Amino acid sequence: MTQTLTIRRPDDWHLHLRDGAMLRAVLPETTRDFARAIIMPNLVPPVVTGAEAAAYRDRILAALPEGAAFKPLMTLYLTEDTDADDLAAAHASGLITAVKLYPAGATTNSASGVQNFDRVRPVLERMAEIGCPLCVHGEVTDPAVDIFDREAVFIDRVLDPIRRATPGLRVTMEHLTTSQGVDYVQSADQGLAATITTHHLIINRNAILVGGIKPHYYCLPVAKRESHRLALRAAATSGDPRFFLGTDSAPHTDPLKENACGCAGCFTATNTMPLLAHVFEEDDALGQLEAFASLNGPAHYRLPVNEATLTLEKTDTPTAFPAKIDTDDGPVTLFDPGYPVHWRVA
Ligand SMILES: NC(=O)N[C@@H](CC(=O)O)C(=O)O
Ligand SMILES: [Zn+2]
Ligand SMILES: [Zn+2]
Repeated sequence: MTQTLTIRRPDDWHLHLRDGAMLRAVLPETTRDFARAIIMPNLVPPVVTGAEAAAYRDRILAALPEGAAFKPLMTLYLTEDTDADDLAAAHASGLITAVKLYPAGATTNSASGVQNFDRVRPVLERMAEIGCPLCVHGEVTDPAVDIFDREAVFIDRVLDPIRRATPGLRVTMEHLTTSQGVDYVQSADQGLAATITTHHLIINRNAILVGGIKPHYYCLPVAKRESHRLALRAAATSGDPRFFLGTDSAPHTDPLKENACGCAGCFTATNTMPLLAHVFEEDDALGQLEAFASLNGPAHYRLPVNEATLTLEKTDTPTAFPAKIDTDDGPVTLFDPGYPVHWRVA
């Protein structure tokens, strides 16, 4: 017997496509199921100016598979030297959808990020004025703060002060990993939302550390203890419009993951929709999957929902996902939930 679920075509509100050979290899994994994605700007060097975003968008469009209907939603990487006029022009022309704040050193390719948050205040004020949303990697980089506490501390030390100082600024907390994050988002009646990744709904920190170190489960913010995963699951499956899907699918080649200093990032573009169907079904919330993956994100970004649809089907045989995607840079291991999944995209 086959069970099916048809939803409006989903969007991915947090995606790493990289560039060059990696871009060409991973882009079809997203365009197969998703209509749009917020494209993260943490290339080396980062996408800082409107001109750089336009050039990157053109490289993405040139790499699109034949016939793919996919719109990359571009972002700028906020630095202490960001030119507010250039940003405003890129936003006004529709070139960019949002601006991304990385605390310097917080994650992969964040060296050019912000060290002194006071120095970006004028740009944030301009963004509030023109209605350009801010996406935030919410972790402090203070070496004295435990890595498992860095999101919660960021909310108190950095994010809440920024939001109070910049009323009207619309913020997306990216890849939420803690119950404190869930509580903070729920405490705001406007201007704050959060993306939640596929993998943070599935793994807790044991996946990384029990029975040997598992580099393919290492990402930032690092997965937390089980109570946090359960809080994320409850938020994602609740239908609350402030929570929506951002896969944070972040490809690194196997040699860079399986390394004495392995890169952070889980690659989930290929199997996200079947995994989400599994997760939502497990929580008796299949009826909320469309809100999480296809409705809440467009509402936050003030964009129309997709007219096209996506059908998921559940079959008796487990779905066979590839273990790895081949790229000309090397293999990229696909996120493995650790259990069989019977859902697939029809
Ligand atoms: N999430 C990750 O672990 N890695 C991302 C960066 C990021 O989103 O923080 C990457 O670019 O590889
Ligand atoms: Zn991040
Ligand atoms: Zn990311």
